[in-house]
Amino acid sequence: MSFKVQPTPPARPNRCQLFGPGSRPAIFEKMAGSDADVINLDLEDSVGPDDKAEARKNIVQAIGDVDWGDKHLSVRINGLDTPYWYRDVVDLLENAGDRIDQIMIPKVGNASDLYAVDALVTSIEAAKGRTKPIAFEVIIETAAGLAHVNEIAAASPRLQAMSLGAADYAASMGMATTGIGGTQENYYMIHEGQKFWGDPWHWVQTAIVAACRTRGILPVDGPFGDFSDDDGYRAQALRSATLGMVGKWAIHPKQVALANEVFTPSDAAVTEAREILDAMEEAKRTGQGAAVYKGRLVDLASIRQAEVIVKQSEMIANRG
Ligand SMILES: CC(C)(COP(=O)(O)OP(=O)(O)OC[C@H]1O[C@@H](n2cnc3c(N)ncnc32)[C@H](O)[C@@H]1OP(=O)(O)O)[C@@H](O)C(=O)NCCC(=O)NCCSC(=O)C[C@H](O)C(=O)O
Ligand SMILES: [Mg+2]
Repeated sequence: MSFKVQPTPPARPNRCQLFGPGSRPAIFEKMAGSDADVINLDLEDSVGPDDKAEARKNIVQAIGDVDWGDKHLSVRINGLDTPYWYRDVVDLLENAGDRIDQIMIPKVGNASDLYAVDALVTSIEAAKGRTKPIAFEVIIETAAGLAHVNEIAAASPRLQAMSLGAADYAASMGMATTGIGGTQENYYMIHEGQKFWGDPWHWVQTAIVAACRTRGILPVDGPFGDFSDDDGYRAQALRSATLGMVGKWAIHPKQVALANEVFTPSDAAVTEAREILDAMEEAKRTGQGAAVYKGRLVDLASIRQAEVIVKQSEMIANRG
């Protein structure tokens, strides 16, 4: 226990982040019309080297031209190990209108990476008189990112969200897989001749959640590559939600509804949470610190658990 109160993350829904390549402007309106809470226009890995300049122009134009409604509008820049990232930031912040909310920084390896981008962003904001501060989201997707996840979470007051990038993470860790998230066929144990699959993403996800919760940042699960596998996506998202993540990426529009379904507390869950709060209210009235709800113990910690669900559902409802 610490005497420091755990900070609350930004009060905005982040159930689904829909990605689309900056080199494919024909889908921007469709992204804007989707049910995703966050839009990630991409300048990084879904855009080939020869298309980077054109993709920047497309995105700058679309930030002003497209009606993004109340979506959190984010642009993923290129990694700091490339010759592209500074130009991404400069072109975006010198030329795009105020509608842009966030820059997503991939392959972050330590706190200095954020310091570098923060310095550039701060300088351009001042030079151009931009009054709306740009938020950051980072992707933990390298061995260094995992090793330094806590210092990264503390590195910039701009940081609002942190995602797991399962594909680059697997590559950086030398994992023997080409799958992007989900069950890994060879990650199993055998008991009495039967296979039991483990979850190779569990450790890094838990590290991300802990770093984020300590600093008041939104922890988000990244891509699930096989967009023909709805059950696989749902299973991965349910595990992420159970661990404390607030949302997941969609790399195809059909994944948006799946993410929203999993990361929106169900009516049954909200009803149960409210009943637990009522049971504890009653317990307090009679001087008890604990109560029995449907045959199980509930206590002061149960209040905090139930409040997570009720607050999440109220925040989503208030968004309209
Ligand atoms: C994956 C795709 C290339 C598929 O595109 P497409 O072949 O056009 O799919 P469909 O024909 O099934 O499309 C059906 C309709 O939906 C529209 N569409 C397609 N994609 C999108 C989208 N992203 N947003 C909105 N609408 C979309 C099509 O135009 C069709 O519309 P209509 O004709 O009117 O019916 C494509 O989905 C795509 O490019 N996805 C995003 C890829 C991406 O951004 N990848 C980067 C993120 S993942 C990553 O980087 C890894 C991570 O960093 C890590 O390390 O883990
Ligand atoms: Mg990646």
